[in-house]
Amino acid sequence: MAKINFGGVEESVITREEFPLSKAAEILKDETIAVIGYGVQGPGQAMNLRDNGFNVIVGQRKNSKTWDKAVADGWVPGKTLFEIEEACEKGTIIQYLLSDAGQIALWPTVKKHLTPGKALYFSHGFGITYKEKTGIVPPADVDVILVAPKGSGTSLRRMFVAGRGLNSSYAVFQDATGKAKDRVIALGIGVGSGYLFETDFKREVFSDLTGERGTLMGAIQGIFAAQYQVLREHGHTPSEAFNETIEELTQSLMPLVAENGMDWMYANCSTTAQRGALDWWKPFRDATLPVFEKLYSEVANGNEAQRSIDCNSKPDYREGLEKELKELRESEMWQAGAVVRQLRPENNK
Ligand SMILES: NC(=O)c1ccc[n+]([C@@H]2O[C@H](COP(=O)([O-])OP(=O)(O)OC[C@H]3O[C@@H](n4cnc5c(N)ncnc54)[C@H](O)[C@@H]3O)[C@@H](O)[C@H]2O)c1
Ligand SMILES: CC(C)(O)[C@@H](O)C(=O)O
Ligand SMILES: [Mg+2]
Ligand SMILES: [Mg+2]
Repeated sequence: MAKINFGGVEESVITREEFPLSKAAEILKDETIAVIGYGVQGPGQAMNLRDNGFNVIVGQRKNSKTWDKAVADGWVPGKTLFEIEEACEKGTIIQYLLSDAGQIALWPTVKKHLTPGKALYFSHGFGITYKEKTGIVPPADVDVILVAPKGSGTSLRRMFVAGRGLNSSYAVFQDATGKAKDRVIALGIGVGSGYLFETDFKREVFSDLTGERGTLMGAIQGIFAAQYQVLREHGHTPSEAFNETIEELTQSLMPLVAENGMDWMYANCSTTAQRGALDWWKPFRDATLPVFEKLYSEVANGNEAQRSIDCNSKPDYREGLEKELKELRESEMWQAGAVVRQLRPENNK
């Protein structure tokens, strides 16, 4: 395990150099990895494991769109694709990749097949950390482990195919066999992680829920909407407002941040822009800090988990989500965005 200094704090990290795929293959050579659920993470992790040469099967509800998607992705009914219960029975490692609410509903089925020595794998600390709400309490004689890719399952797959790797965190909650750590790291490498950093189930779920509600998804849409509104109210056109709020960020500036950090992106803008950005980032930080504090406390006290369970356990939760996504899609800002995307020369041949 490499010790790496992150801005003055030393952390343990597993790299592909010290833990190559051949080592992962040796550790998992006698295992059957059952990936349960074929939504977003399921396909990414299952296909990466398969392409890396592991023995993988998929468990998914028959007569569902995602069953058909699994077939289209090359999983063969009766050979590598099964009903959820049958896959749980066959798997020695059960990768529990149903939605977090779906995991509650299917828990009695999965638990039945957690015989001694098996491993139960999550990609989120949710089910275990909020066990009073989820009822997910694994038997003592199985390993309970986590690999949480830090990004969408879609990116996990795309980056793997492109020869890159998304970073993941990993954790061991319960080591019943003495092999849990080897198993979890081997699986983390197997699903295509670029490198793995250590966490525990609680820290994973608290940081993940905060991140996706905050800068990764919730806060960013909020700040986009606020700036777009101000520009529009002051007479700017939709194309100008969209370009100045989002298109320039995703197409020009964020790739520079990803490549070499914020100061480097700033350094590649005008001194006028640098002066303004250096003056204004602190007021934005100060304005949003109380919202982030409130968000973290709602995550830590379990309210966010409860809300997610309540909403996503409804039989018509998909329809409700689709309605809210449609509202976003049909807002003037994102309608302008659709037109701007079409005008990118690469989309407009
Ligand atoms: N989406 C991501 O990219 C991502 C990233 C990191 C971690 N995670 C975690 O990975 C896990 C899986 O997330 P996801 O986004 O891939 O899930 P998802 O919402 O796409 O759902 C996965 C599957 O669960 C099935 N499902 C839902 N409820 C069910 C029920 N009651 N019975 C049977 N099947 C049911 C769906 O049909 C789908 O095939 C979660 O713990 C999530 O927090 C997801
Ligand atoms: C992709 C994310 C946002 O990182 C993940 O946490 C999720 O829940 O989908
Ligand atoms: Mg998440
Ligand atoms: Mg996440």
